[in-house]
Amino acid sequence: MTPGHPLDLSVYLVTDAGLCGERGVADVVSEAVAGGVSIVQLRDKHATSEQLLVQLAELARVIDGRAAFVVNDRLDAVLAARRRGIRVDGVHLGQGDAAVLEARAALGPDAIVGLTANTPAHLAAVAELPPGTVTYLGVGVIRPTPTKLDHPPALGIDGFAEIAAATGLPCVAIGGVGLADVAELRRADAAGVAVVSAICAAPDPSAAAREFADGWAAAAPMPTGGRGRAEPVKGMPGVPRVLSIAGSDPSGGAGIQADLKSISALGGYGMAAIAALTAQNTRGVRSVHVPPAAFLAEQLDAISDDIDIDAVKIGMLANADVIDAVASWLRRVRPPVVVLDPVMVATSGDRLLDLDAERALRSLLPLADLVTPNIAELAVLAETEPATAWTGIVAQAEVVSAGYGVRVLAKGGHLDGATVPDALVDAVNATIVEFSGDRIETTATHGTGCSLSSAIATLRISLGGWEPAVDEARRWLRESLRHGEELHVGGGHGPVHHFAGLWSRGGIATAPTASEVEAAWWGEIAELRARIDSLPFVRGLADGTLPPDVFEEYLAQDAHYLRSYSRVLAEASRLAPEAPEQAFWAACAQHCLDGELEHHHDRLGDPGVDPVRPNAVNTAYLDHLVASAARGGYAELIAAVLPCFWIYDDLGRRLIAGDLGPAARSPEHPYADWLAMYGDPAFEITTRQAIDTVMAVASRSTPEVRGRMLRAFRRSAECELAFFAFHAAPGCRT
Ligand SMILES: Nc1ncnc2c1ncn2[C@@H]1O[C@H](COP(=O)(O)OP(=O)(O)OP(=O)(O)O)[C@@H](O)[C@H]1O
Ligand SMILES: Cc1ncc(CO)c(N)n1
Ligand SMILES: [Mg+2]
Repeated sequence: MTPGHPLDLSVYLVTDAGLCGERGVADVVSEAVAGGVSIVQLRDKHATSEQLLVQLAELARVIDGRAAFVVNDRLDAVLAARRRGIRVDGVHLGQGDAAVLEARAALGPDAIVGLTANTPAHLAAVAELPPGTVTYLGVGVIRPTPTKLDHPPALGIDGFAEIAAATGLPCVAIGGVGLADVAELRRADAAGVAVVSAICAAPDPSAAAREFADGWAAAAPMPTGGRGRAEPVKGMPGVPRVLSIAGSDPSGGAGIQADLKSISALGGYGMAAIAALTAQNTRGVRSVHVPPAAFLAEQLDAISDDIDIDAVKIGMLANADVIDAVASWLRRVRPPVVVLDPVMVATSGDRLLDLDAERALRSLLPLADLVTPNIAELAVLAETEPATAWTGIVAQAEVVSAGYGVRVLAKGGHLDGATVPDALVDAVNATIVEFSGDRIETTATHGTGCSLSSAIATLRISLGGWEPAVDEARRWLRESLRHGEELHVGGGHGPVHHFAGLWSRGGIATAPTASEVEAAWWGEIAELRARIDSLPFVRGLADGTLPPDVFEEYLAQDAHYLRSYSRVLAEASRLAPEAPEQAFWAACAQHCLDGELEHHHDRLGDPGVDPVRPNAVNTAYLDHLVASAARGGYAELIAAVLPCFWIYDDLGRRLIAGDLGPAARSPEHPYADWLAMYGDPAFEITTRQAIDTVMAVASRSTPEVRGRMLRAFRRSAECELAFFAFHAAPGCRT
């Protein structure tokens, strides 16, 4: 948790090394945080102090400020970690663990101290504590759970609601909470849901976490100002009014445009006086136009004559006249916070400042509270050559800080190591605070410097100190860097995604990737698949005991199905927007007739005309497919046809591999041809292509269309189950 940042308990991950398995806890946590976990609790009952410290360092590094981080039970480990500069936000204590008063005293007022409480007696004891001792309560278990064997009797959601109503503290529901409980728990006033196995044991922890985060967001109370709405924090200043004096970047990633986005993303009111116009994009700067300095002075006066300005961020000032105009306005108006980003060279390498302007810029330094040069700019200010090692950079920052009496944030973004350090250097007070993090692999670095400096200016007002402001600005920028490429802006260095965190937390989810949709959909029909596996029909197929008459009735129904299914695939081909997809579905339609249907005829004899009356399940399935095309068009139709590929391919391959019984591996198996057809690698390739085609469409679709696609997909999977089930038991004849 960062100072001044409200604690988000919504999706609370408790780690379990056993369930994380060979992937390791750090990998699972990293993915889970990427998926939307808001707080992580390291729970390891067996680690020694030394092992715990190693784990804390590793987890703090992968969490990277994106989620709050607490440790179960071990106050000693939290204290040891903090002494080494490892970012751990607090502890979670059980009723039997060290006293909460001791933890609060040791960790200070800003730390998180969580407490397990699940009886009226516990609540009464908590009520006796001084206010501010306990940050939240962990209340459970909700349902019986195997991940904590010694748990108390399950409370159920009603029991949870009773406890939550009886305390003023935020309550996290813990113990056996499933995705299906999230909405109801949120309505029961839960501050969050704690999850162990549903994320740690998930094949894709990121997708699992996203499901919980989406489920939580979707259950948000209506915005009527009622319960659960964030109240303004008492004692917090109002919305910071932040002015950017900088150049325009029409491509929106740097300069004024980046400043306004950053200020807004961090909760400020943004204003902008345009000091220069550039013609640039993500690849480079083409030209610069500088309006008369007198006109900039008019803009500045118009603002300060009317508006109380809390903070100013200064960016690209193109020449000495412009710099002088800004200097004289600053001397007159004296805004409380001035952050100067001494823009001289863009990320693209283009110079943005003429030479005598560099000299004039020095005259601005004493008027600033913080200056944020990159490596090249720092060397210009220090009047020396750019340093190549981090220690040299910090030394130059000390020279500049001492020489001009200004704080310097030296930025290591242009170093080429695996980590990117920054240092806040204050020679006047003789302090150096270093910040570090792993380099984020991305091309989206356009405007990082502009975004960082305006974020710091805004946060300096709301958080009240330079160190927390830099810390929080960096955390936000790193999240924005991670998501920049999702914006698909330009072919050069694209912009960062200024609103990545805000949109995903506010429920305006960024689009899921194709593989995330795939994992989610496959998971969505997991239960249906398990039921198919245990059907007498499928078990009889596996061990070869399925009576031939039952199998042949199934084939006759399936032959009828395939004739219509082929037409449905042809309809998908007709509706396909691009030629490759058109060709793919057409090929599938054809294969249905000359591959699968041929097989059926080989066994049953080609009847020439279709003699079979479709059973009710068959009719319902085909009606659903036709209706999907008619109602939802291409997207919904291809989602509806997918289970017929996916479920058969999966089943065929597992049968052939002997996963459902060894008999299916035998060439003597009575239905070996059928098994070979669906276990065939060629069918696997076709199925993969079908999945990829559908997932590409789903991930590009709006959430609304994606939702309809999923429903069509699920309905087809249900029909597949029913189709097999119809032929399950003797006596169930058409
Ligand atoms: N790939 C990256 N991964 C993590 N952090 C980065 C990365 N690139 C830049 N940063 C961070 O972005 C901030 C800006 O750093 P940088 O040194 O790139 O500034 P700059 O050159 O002034 O940027 P600009 O080109 O926008 O003017 C720093 O906090 C730096 O650590
Ligand atoms: C207008 C403007 N200011 C600053 C930068 C630094 O990246 C840029 N590229 N453009
Ligand atoms: Mg810069």
